[in-house]
Amino acid sequence: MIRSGAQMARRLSAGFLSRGPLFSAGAPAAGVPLGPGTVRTMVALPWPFSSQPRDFSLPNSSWGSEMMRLYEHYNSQCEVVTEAGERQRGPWRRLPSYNRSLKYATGGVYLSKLIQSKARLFTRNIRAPGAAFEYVVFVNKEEQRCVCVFQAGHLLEGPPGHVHGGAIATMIDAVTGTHAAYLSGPVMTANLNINYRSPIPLGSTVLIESCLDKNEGRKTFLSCKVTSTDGSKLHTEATGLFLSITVGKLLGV
Ligand SMILES: CCCCCCCCCC(=O)SCCNC(=O)CCNC(=O)[C@H](O)C(C)(C)COP(=O)(O)OP(=O)(O)OC[C@H]1O[C@@H](n2cnc3c(N)ncnc32)[C@H](O)[C@@H]1OP(=O)(O)O
Repeated sequence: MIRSGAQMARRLSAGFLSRGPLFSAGAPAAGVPLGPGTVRTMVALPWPFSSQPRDFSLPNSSWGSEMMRLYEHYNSQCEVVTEAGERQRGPWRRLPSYNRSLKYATGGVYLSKLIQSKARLFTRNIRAPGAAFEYVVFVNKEEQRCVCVFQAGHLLEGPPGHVHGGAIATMIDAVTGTHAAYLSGPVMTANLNINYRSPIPLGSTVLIESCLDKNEGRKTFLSCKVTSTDGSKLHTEATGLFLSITVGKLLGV
């Protein structure tokens, strides 16, 4: 059995750094090595009791035509077919998205003893499709760039008919935070600086792009733009500073 929070923190940290469990589109790990030669199964319970996380980054019936078009555009570049007919990984990668990332990162009933069992990722906690944050994030490792296709639902209203500034900030934090974690492992937002340039119509689909500006020791600096899908209108621009942390700090161990 897992004996201490520190042990769990080390495992989580390894998961982050390998970018396996958090960012893998495959099934969550079924076993966690506990020491030489021992593996304890954490989620390999017999059906129907096994936990099947829902990947919120996959299309659902609420996605409009523009959301679908852009999803297909980037998703089609996640895999390319060579002249010889072989399938190869393309320049983009879709990041799966769960409402309890840490739980699914280790597949753990054990982790829920350390983290509140009712906790849910803020942007994924409204289950009604299309009501709030519908989004999918793609990363381009070579270009150190990240793109999010975001459809803003009716529960995100701020000014009448338009998206709330806090919801926009939330999405900027989520996208740049995900990008920083992809590049640098476990991080926390230290600073976000946001300029709102033009309002985003409620229900519309926009692009959120995050680019790496620089890495300096524990600091990852990113910049971010929210634009209309054809790029002609700038809605929001931001910069973010993310600091690498140890997972032990998050868990207080
Ligand atoms: C897979 C799912 C992905 C979901 C993505 C969601 C992403 C969401 C991310 C978040 O929302 S995180 C939640 C919001 N952030 C916080 O609550 C963070 C609160 N602040 C802290 O916990 C600490 O201040 C922090 C970890 C950010 C830094 O504390 P540390 O003790 O690790 O660092 P320290 O204060 O020693 O500073 C280290 C360096 O960073 C600099 N620094 C720290 N905070 C800064 C700041 N705010 N602005 C500029 N520089 C800053 C600091 O000056 C120093 O520079 P030097 O090394 O050059 O001297």
